[in-house]
Amino acid sequence: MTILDGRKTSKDIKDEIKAEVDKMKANGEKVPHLAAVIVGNDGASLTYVGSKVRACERVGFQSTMVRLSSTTSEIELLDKIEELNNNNDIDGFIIQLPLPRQINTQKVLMAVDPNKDVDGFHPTNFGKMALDMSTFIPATPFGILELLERYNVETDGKHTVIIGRSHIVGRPMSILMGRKGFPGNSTVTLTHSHTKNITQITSQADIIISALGIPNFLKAEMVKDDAVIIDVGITRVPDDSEKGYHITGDVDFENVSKKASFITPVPGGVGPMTIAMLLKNTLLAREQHRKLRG
Ligand SMILES: Nc1nc(=O)c2c([nH]1)NC[C@@H]1CN(c3ccc(C(=O)N[C@@H](CCC(=O)O)C(=O)O)cc3)C=[N+]21
Repeated sequence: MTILDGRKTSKDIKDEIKAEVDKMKANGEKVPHLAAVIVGNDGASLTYVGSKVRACERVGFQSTMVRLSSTTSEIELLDKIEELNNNNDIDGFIIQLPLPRQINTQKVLMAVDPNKDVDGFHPTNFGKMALDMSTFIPATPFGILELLERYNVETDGKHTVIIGRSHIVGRPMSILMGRKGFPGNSTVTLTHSHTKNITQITSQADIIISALGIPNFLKAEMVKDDAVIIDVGITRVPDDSEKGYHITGDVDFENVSKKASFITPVPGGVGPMTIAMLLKNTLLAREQHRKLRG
């Protein structure tokens, strides 16, 4: 059994990005600038955005965090997005999800300039991805592909079962694993809350990608020997530690890892990869922006 070490791999990627930024600096070029908009005070969201800002600093990017109150109206957020779209100093930005109830998420994501949409959530970029055109691939799916690639995990002709059809993980992952090339060429089954007899399906999977958010959902009995297990779940479980919680994935790691050929841990698996790939997309956005507008 091999652990797919997201912490180490994300560090390697960040080192590679830093080397690119150092070259830009040596040439007197502008460095990539990422902005993150966060609406409200959700603890997990603030933690993630904080990690993104710190990661920017580590690789030498410029970063801006835009904090808006939980009572922000849709119009106010759309105005802020317009400002970021028009700000020539910003190469890419993200709107941290989830948004408060008064705001229509789809409307907001449609307002982001596709050229600055480093999350890859705009319909134009999602469509390009589905049509195999070059674009920003959403960071979590991109991070999973990168892990499979760097560990040389065989995906060709394999049966990949995805649990969860969210717009940011399950749905894009189902498209990406079925694409031509490596990692890809998989036969994909997308399962969700209306799926019947899920154990029968997961038991046949060569690769399982679980993005559900239910701790310990995937048990050893649901997995065949030598399966590849990708755990995208991150649930905060309260405890009496100093932080007051620890995070748990969807997979019963202790038992499933005994059967798996490759497995991602939580924490230290897909999560850190998400951040590294956001930086990669921002580097790409900077390069495109430079060609377009200098
Ligand atoms: N517009 C937008 N883009 C996102 O990419 C986005 C989002 N909204 N909303 C929420 C999800 C979640 N997400 C994570 C990023 C890093 C970790 C991460 O670094 N996790 C660490 C542990 C972090 C902890 O201790 O809580 C780990 O798994 O080892 C987790 C989750 C990005 N998301």
